[in-house]
Amino acid sequence: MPKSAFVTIAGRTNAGKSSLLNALVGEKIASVSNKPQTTRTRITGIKTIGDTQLVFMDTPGLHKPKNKLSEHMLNTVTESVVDIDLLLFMMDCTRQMTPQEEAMLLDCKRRKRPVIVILNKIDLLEDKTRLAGMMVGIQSRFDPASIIPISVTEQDGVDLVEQEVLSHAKESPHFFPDEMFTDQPEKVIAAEMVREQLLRMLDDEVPHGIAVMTESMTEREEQDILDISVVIYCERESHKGIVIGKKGAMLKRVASAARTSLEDFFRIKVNLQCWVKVKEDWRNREGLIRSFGLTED
Ligand SMILES: Nc1nc2c(ncn2[C@@H]2O[C@H](COP(=O)(O)OP(=O)(O)OP(=O)(O)O)[C@@H](O)[C@H]2O)c(=O)[nH]1
Repeated sequence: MPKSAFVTIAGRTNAGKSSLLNALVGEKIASVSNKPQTTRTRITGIKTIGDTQLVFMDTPGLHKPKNKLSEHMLNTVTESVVDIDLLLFMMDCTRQMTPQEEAMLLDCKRRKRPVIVILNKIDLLEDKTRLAGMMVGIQSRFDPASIIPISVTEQDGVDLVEQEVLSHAKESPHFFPDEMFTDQPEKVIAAEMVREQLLRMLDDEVPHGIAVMTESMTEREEQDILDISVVIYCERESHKGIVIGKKGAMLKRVASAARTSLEDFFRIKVNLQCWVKVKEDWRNREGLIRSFGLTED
């Protein structure tokens, strides 16, 4: 009998949610960077193991909303935990719990939603004996189904998360083809790979005001080359200059790193063109947020 489980991954920004999604699915479908709020929308990753299909939804990190885009991102999180089989609640074990984290865990307890608490980044914890105390505290306050300490970067404990999630699957038909690993359109994945490099290479303020859209994506017949053209939208003219860099140096670095990720992902040679444009203050303009595909619906 086929089984499936719908699993939402939520938690504070930068806890490692996208990293865990990629590790669980075994493909790099979600952007990872050390900047908060890397993930802006819900990203679905799918893994079928034997007769069981696991459908994971990565969500934007919990944070204080600062503009209209932030509000949409937090709505995405709230909507994602309404109708799920299981919540993977991702925490950074090196940081204090925030009031938003507490509120979400208490809400799940009150509604009797099954939650697995993941204590990530244990590789950074100097005194590992502290873990036991943390686990006892979380168990007694929030009563989750289980608590699993892991390190995604060291691939330590990710298999335990998978086993635990499998044990929550219920009899049900599969909702996606078994070989599918994401429902993200290829154009969105391509744009996200460029945005990921911008987040990694630029200083804090600039990349958060950036949106990337893929304009075209075509495979050259009989040449095994994928031509991808993306537009990078900045909030200000001065940011455009920073993105392009001296004599185009920054844009070249970004494009070159993004091309490598794209070639790994699509397993074909990629010709990537990046254009930079300005859309003043787009993060506060509903129409633009919508046209960039960053709303909840
Ligand atoms: N040391 C260490 N770093 C980690 C671990 N897991 C993730 N990271 C790093 O933490 C940073 C944030 O990871 P992401 O996966 O982007 O985190 P996120 O929770 O999806 O972040 P948002 O999209 O901002 O909500 C990246 O620099 C990761 O490389 C871990 O187990 N150990």
